Amino acid sequence: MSKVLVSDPIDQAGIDILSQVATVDIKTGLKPAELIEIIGDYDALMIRSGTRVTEEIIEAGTQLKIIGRAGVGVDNVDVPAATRKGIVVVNSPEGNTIAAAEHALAMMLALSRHIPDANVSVKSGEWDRKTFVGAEVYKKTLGIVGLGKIGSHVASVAKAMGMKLLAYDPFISNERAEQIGCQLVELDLLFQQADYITLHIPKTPETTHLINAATLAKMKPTTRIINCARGGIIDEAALAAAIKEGKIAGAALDVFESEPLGESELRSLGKDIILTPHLGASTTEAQVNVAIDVAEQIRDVLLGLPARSAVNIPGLGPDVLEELKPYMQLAETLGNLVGQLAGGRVETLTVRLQGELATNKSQPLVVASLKGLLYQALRERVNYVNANIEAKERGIRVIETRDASVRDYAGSLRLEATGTLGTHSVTGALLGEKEIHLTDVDGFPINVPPSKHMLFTLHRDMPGIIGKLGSLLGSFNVNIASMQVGRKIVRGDAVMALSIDDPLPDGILAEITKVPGIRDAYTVTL
Ligand SMILES: NC(=O)c1ccc[n+]([C@@H]2O[C@H](COP(=O)([O-])OP(=O)(O)OC[C@H]3O[C@@H](n4cnc5c(N)ncnc54)[C@H](O)[C@@H]3O)[C@@H](O)[C@H]2O)c1
Ligand SMILES: O=C(O)[C@H](O)COP(=O)(O)O
Repeated sequence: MSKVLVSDPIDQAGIDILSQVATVDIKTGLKPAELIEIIGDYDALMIRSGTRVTEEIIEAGTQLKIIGRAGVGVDNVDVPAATRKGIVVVNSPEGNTIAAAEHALAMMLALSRHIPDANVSVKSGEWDRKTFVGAEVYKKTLGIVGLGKIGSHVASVAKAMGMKLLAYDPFISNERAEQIGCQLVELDLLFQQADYITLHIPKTPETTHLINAATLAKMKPTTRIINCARGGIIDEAALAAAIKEGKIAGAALDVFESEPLGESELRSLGKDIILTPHLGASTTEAQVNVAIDVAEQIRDVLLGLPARSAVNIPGLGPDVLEELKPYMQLAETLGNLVGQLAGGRVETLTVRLQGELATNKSQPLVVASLKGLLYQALRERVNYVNANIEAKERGIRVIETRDASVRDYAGSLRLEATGTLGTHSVTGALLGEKEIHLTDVDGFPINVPPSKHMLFTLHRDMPGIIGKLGSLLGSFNVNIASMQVGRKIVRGDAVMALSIDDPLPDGILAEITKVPGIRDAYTVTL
C-alpha cells in the first residue's frame, strides 16, 4: 500500500479520502532535518503553507510521486525541483477563494472601526467611546491590486457596500474589469486615489516590495492597506515607518515577510494596525474544500490517474504528451515571448498550427501557448489544466487556425497577440535535435534559438545601425551573446534579435529608440 505523509493540519475529510488508498501518517511541526530523514519512505506529501518543501527535501523524497498543497500558494514548494524529479505538484486553486476574500473584507472593516482594540479595551473593564471613533467605507475608494479570483470577489462585496472600485491588474482586460464593476487604472493613480488598498496578487520578483517607501509616499494620509495575499509584497520596515509618521492611516496584515512573525515593529503600532497569523484560508468550509480537492488528486495520482489541478505536469495522456512534448515547450516559449512583446493586457491570441501540426492532435499546443502567454501573470500557478479558464476569465479571445500548406519546416507554430503595446507575431519551429528556433518575428524572417534575456528592435535597414546599438549597449555594460537581423527587402524595415547575458537595465529602452533609424525596441525575459 502507498504511504502518504501529512505534515500540516489538514481537515479529516481529506485524511478519510487518502486512507482509502494509502497508509496515512500525520506528523505536523517537523523540523526540516526531521522531514528529510523520513520523507524517503513516502509516495505522497500533503501540506499547507507551514511546510517548506525545499530542493533538499525533494531530493530526499526518493519515492515521492506527488506533493499536494491544500491551498492556493505553492511558493513554499520548489516546483522546478519537483518537476525535474518528475513529481507532480497539485493545489486547490479555488477551495479557499471565498475565505480569503472575506478575511480581507473583515480586516478592512475591523481596521476602519478599531474593532480588535475596542474589544480588548472593553474586556479589560474600560468603557472608552472616544478613542475608537472610526471611518466609514461607504463612498470611499477601494484600490484592488490583482483582480483574480479573490480580488474579484472582494470587488463584488465592496461594490455592494457602496465603495468606488479602482483596480490594477496588467493581465486583465478592460471588459472583464468593467463586468466586475472596477475601473482599471495605472498603479500610481490607484496609490494616489485609494482610501483603502487591498492586495490580491502572487508574490513574484515584480511584486516583491511593491509597497515600499516610495510607493507609500504617493498615498493619502488617510489610506489604509490590507494584505491577505503574501508576505514580502509589502516592505514591512517602510510600512511601519509610514504609519508611525502619519503618512498613511493604517494597515491590516494577514501575511508576513517571515512566518511565524518574529520580533517586529509592526506589533507596536497600536490601533492603526491589525495583525492576524495567516488566517485567510482558515474557515471550516475552506479547509474542507481544499482538503477534499487535494486528497482526491493525491488518491488519483497514486492510482495512476491524471490530476486535475497539476501545477507542473500537463493533464494529458502519456502517449500524446510524449509525441507533442518538444512542441509543447515551443508553444510555451512563443506564448511567453509574444505576450511580452504585445504588452501585458492581451486581448486576442491567434494560434496558427502550420505544416504537420495542422491536425486535431495538436490542439494541446493551443493550451500550451496560453500557458506561456499567462506565465508572466500567474507564474507556476498557470498549468495545462487551468490555462483555458484563466484566459477566459481575463477576457482573452483565442483564435485557432490551421494551415497545412506551410512547408518551410515540417511543422511550425505562429502566434499573434494584440495587447497594450500593439499587435505582434512570432513563429517558431524545431530544428536539428528538436531545438527550438524563432523563425519569424513580426513577419521578418530570422533564425535564432530563444535565450533567457532578449532584445528586439524594429529599425530601418541602413549602414551603421548595428554598430551604434552595440556601442550603446556596451556603454551600459550589456554583453551581447548573439545578434541577428531579419529583413524582407534591402534598406527597408528590419528586425534585430539580440540575446543578451543579463536583463536590460532600466531606462535603456528609451535610449535605444533615440538611435536614428530605430523605431521600436522590446526586451523580454523567458
Ligand atoms: N491569506 C491567505 O490565507 C490566502 C488564501 C488564499 C490565497 N492567498 C493568496 O492570495 C493571492 C491571490 O490569490 P487568487 O486565488 O486570487 O489568485 P489569482 O491567480 O486568481 O489572481 C491573482 C491576480 O494577480 C494578477 N497579477 C499578477 N501579477 C501582477 C502584478 N504584478 N500586478 C498586478 N496584478 C498582478 C493576475 O493577473 C491575477 O489576476 C495569492 O498570493 C494567494 O497565494 C492568500
Ligand atoms: O495560499 C493559500 O492557500 C493560503 O495562503 C492559505 O495558506 P494555509 O493553507 O497555510 O492556510
